[in-house]
Amino acid sequence: MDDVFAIEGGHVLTPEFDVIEANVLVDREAGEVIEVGPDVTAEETLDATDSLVMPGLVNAHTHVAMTLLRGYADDKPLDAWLQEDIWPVEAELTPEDIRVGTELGLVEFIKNGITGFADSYFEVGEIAAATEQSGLRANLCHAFISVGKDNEGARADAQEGLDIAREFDGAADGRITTALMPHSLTTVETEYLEEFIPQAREAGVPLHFHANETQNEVDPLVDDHGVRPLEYADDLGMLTDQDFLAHCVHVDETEIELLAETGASVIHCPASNMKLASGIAPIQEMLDTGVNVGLGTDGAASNNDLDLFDEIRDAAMIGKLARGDARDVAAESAVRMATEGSAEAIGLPVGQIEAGGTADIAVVDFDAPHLTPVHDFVSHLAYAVRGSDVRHTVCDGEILMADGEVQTLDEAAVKQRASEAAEALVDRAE
Ligand SMILES: CSC[C@H]1O[C@@H](n2cnc3c(O)ncnc32)[C@H](O)[C@@H]1O
Ligand SMILES: [Zn+2]
Repeated sequence: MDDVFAIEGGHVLTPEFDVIEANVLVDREAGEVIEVGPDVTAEETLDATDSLVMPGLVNAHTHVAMTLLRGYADDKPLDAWLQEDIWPVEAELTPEDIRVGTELGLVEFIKNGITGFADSYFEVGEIAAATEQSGLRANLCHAFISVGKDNEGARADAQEGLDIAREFDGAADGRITTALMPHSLTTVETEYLEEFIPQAREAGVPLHFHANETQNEVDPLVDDHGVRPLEYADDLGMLTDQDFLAHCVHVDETEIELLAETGASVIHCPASNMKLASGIAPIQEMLDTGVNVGLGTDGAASNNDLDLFDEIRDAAMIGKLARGDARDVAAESAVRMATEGSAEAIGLPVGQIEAGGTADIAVVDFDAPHLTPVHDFVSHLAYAVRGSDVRHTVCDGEILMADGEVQTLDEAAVKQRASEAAEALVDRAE
């Protein structure tokens, strides 16, 4: 196998968001783009005729193994959905279920041009092993909860989160990094945050947590602590430029300013927020105030797919509805959120195609009726492209999908095993 290959014959989305006719020369070993230019070539090529070569998308908040619960419980608000359906069935999950559910989600990511993701779930060893095999890049963590547990159980769960963050950081040749995840500001009590956040800081581990997702979560916290949730989080040292907060739907002006001041990122999950009727996040206000915003699908049980192009479109659409202003969350902003915004949020060194940059790339085929004519490539990326338009996916210089064929996982076998595991799981839970 050659050390280099060229993605040839297409257009390239530059860091400035210009679209140029160029080839991209990739160094497999270094996992880097060597050169972007009209004449660069190599013996081995990936054809990009009629296609746009763009940075791989980064899904900055997901629970990838929840593919097994896709379509299991719909049409309920967050609390009822979790308590009546999701948590009871998750109690029956085995490590093997999590492995196969993760593999299914990773196949879906690769097919949709996603090259990096941030995951929070359980059995992180299984998720890390599947991630290593897939060739993708990820930030992983074990989510811990204290409510409903005795002190010993709560501390053990949080300790597991910290141990896992230490164990898997740098795994898969550095493609895996880690975070500490207190599930949310209401499902982990103050004493455990006070004990474990400083330990994460000492270990240099960033925080990833659900925040201000529903009004039902915000109200009791304000009642109990007398401050807004993100002020409470800041008092506990939970907002730094390493940290990323999923959802942030119900945030006020003070909280948006706090996010901008501390440099903590927000991961916007518009499909999940709509499906669970959680609310509309004030994304344009965040962008205007200088908050870094990334995009996430959340789990497949609240989406119900893992196509980040849907999130780009949803973010742009609902962003306009939020203030009744069609200029808000414009196409370029939404695409930047799914690439460099997400990458910055979760600490991945990706998000732009340039010489010397990481070779995390999606090649999108524009030769389709729903993408004709092409007045503006970026407009199509935001409003018309679907994940199924992705033709090739490259991560860290490795070709993970060529002409729609996933190279690192066996798609047919993964689908079969996942269907069987999901059926057995639901039988056990009922
Ligand atoms: C953080 S993984 C652990 C836990 O979180 C649950 N979960 C899935 N989606 C959401 C969401 O939108 N808000 C809060 N919690 C969520 C998941 O089912 C796991 O139990
Ligand atoms: Zn979530």
